Amino acid sequence: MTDPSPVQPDGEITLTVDGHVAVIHISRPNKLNSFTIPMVEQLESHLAVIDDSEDVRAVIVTSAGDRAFSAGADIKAFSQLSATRMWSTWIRRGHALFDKLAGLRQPSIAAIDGNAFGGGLELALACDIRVMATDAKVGLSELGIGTLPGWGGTARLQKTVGVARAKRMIFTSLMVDAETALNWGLVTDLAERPDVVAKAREIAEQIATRAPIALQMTKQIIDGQSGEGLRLTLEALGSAASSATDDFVEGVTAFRSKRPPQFSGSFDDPGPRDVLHG
Ligand SMILES: CCCCCCCCCCCCC/C=C/C(=O)SCCNC(=O)CCNC(=O)[C@H](O)C(C)(C)COP(=O)(O)OP(=O)(O)OC[C@H]1O[C@@H](n2cnc3c(N)ncnc32)[C@H](O)[C@@H]1OP(=O)(O)O
Repeated sequence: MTDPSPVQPDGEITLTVDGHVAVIHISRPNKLNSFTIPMVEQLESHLAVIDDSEDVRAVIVTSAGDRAFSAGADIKAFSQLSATRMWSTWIRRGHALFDKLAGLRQPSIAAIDGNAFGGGLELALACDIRVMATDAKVGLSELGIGTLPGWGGTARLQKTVGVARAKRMIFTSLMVDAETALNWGLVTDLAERPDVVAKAREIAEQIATRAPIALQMTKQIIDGQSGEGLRLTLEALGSAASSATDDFVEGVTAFRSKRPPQFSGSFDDPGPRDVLHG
């Protein structure tokens, strides 16, 4: 957790880029970092900036305060809307927003440095990798208030932990602790709460040393369907082999020179190259 900036009543989501790592910071700590529409709008614009960036190679999502990563959508806000307004402003928009996060070229890491409820866990599920505080709990609590995980979390949870565990969590609004989350594959890493962001940063920096184009292709393949994954793999290998990206040349050259590679992320299409003897 980082110290919260002066509290904005409608909350605030900021974006900072440090080298190849972008950090999205959610701050509405007095309301457990629950999402308002202005925060949704800010996140939409931040994701557009990240998607356009050739410098950003990894994204961290973290939060302010010390009580929760996020308590999800602002219940008081959306419950005052008509059903149609609720659909357009909250469900459809929030779903598209988290699809955008999940679909970023660059891998994302959720630094779950507090409890995550409902849309808060859906946000973390839209990230590729999740680091969780050892004393936190997470759950999709929406059915407990008469709605449903409407921001993509229903499908993502099932893909992540399997059908039976997803049903157990969603149908009973089960909040799982860190050990269970790790055992179920909901998160990949645990850390003491003060160290969660540092752990996420460590992973982000490792990702940032990879060849960006190869990495982005790999992310697309993993996120595709199995058959689609195979097609994408062959396509990616084909394009990498026939017109080796500068990074592929650099990767092989660095290996042969016994030095760390310096990947540029550029895609130069010079036609076939003899990367092994050149
Ligand atoms: C099938 C048809 C459906 C139709 C309806 C469609 C609805 C459209 C939905 C659109 C979005 C869909 C996807 C996302 C959904 C969600 O995220 S729903 C919300 C899920 N979140 C929760 O269920 C958590 C709610 N909060 C709590 O249960 C408790 O606050 C807590 C987390 C257990 C903490 O309790 P406690 O320690 O006692 O602290 P509190 O006093 O309760 O909270 C401190 C202050 O924070 C405010 N707050 C907490 N959570 C929220 C929230 N989600 N929204 C708004 N405000 C929240 C809380 O009110 C306190 O504020 P003050 O009273 O002003 O101090």
